[in-house]
Amino acid sequence: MRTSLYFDGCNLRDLASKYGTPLYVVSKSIIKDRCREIRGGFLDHYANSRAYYAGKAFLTIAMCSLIKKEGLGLDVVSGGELHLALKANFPTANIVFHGNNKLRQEIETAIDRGVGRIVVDWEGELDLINEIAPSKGRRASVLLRVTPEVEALTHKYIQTGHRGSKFGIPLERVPYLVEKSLSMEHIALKGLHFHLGSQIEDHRPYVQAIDVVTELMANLQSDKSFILEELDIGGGFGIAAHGDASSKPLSYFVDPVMERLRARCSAFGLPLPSVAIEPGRWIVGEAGITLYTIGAIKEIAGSTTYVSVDGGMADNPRPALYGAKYDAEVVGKEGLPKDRIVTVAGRCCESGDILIENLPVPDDIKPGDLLAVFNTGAYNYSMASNYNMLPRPAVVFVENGKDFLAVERETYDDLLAKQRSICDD
Ligand SMILES: Cc1ncc(COP(=O)(O)O)c(C=O)c1O
Ligand SMILES: N[C@@H](CCCC[NH3+])C(=O)O
Repeated sequence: MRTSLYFDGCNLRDLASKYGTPLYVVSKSIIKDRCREIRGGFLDHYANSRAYYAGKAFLTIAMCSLIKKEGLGLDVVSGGELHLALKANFPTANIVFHGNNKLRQEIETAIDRGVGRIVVDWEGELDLINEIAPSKGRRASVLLRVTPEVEALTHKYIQTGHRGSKFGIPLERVPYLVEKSLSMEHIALKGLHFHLGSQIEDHRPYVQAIDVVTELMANLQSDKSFILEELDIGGGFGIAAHGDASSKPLSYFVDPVMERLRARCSAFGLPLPSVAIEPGRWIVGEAGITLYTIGAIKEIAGSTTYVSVDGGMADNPRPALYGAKYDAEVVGKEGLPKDRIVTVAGRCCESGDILIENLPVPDDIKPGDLLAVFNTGAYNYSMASNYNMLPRPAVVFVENGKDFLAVERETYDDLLAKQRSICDD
């Protein structure tokens, strides 16, 4: 499916002519394959398990509908994501609501609309939920997010499970908060949650976290008589960073976790909880390509050759933020020898707006060529900005040779839509 000219049966040159560039192209077939793998390898395999797609990776109304159709739940992290899910008629019972500082109004909407699980991140949130729930005539089902003190090997900015993380409840506070939750009339405490971070390529930190959490579960059972029904192990499953390396299957991540959980529960005499996962990037990362048109090509003798494209850090801030690596091909020239090493630069007014360093390209690369950057499905569109007043690109879904416009390209007027003049001139 991954050639530089065709993607999910669609000719990339045709897509660029039809929709312009930069353009996010998202393969429905890849997303469906990943969802199928989640159903076959996890949901159908482990009793009572649940899978929530982490919408922060890439969320549009079309994506939400696709996830619904594929039978997954949805992880939202803000009122905005929840609003989108509601607009897409996503079943609210299958939504899990996250956030380290949820706003009162967001919690009100979540409870009012019957969001399935609220993942509590701090004590004050419990009080707020317990106060709001009766006014909505509901009892809120919650999980407590625990910081398991496991440091996963990934970029520092996307680690979340280490001690000192801004996310989650420090381990030593969990027993107190469990007791408090159990005493609250309008709270139904279902279990615990942890999330170690993102783009984690090793399953061992997950297994380590299971050791920590099962010990906690054993203590909670003996000291607080709390029997945990659900354990949500978050997401973070990494994809191949770039190149032709293929990503690890879901089983690589979940099977060792499930095996360890079983062993530890049986050793501690604990009933096996139902387990939930929240993958984002693993579902959508490789399903996305960004198409750019090449413009300026600047060869600096003895230094660098810059190939500039018509997008950059505004549509993909990840290289600038995390030093993320991407791979790309000049569309239609994939068969040619790649004798030139170039740096792909964006067009933002920042020296750090570099998308790819040391990319081998064919010698005859020229302005007007199309560049396809691979694996941009996750955290590109969702993190895009209008820096330098650049309109966000369109998003096109493709499947078996058919294309569907999911998000229109922004116009210059869209960028001004909320602005007001405050002077007479
Ligand atoms: C609570 C939670 N769940 C799931 C995810 C999804 O992460 P990823 O896209 O790496 O799978 C995130 C993001 O890191 C998260 O914060
Ligand atoms: N935005 C990050 C992932 C963060 C995941 C959410 N906690 C990235 O692009 O890799």
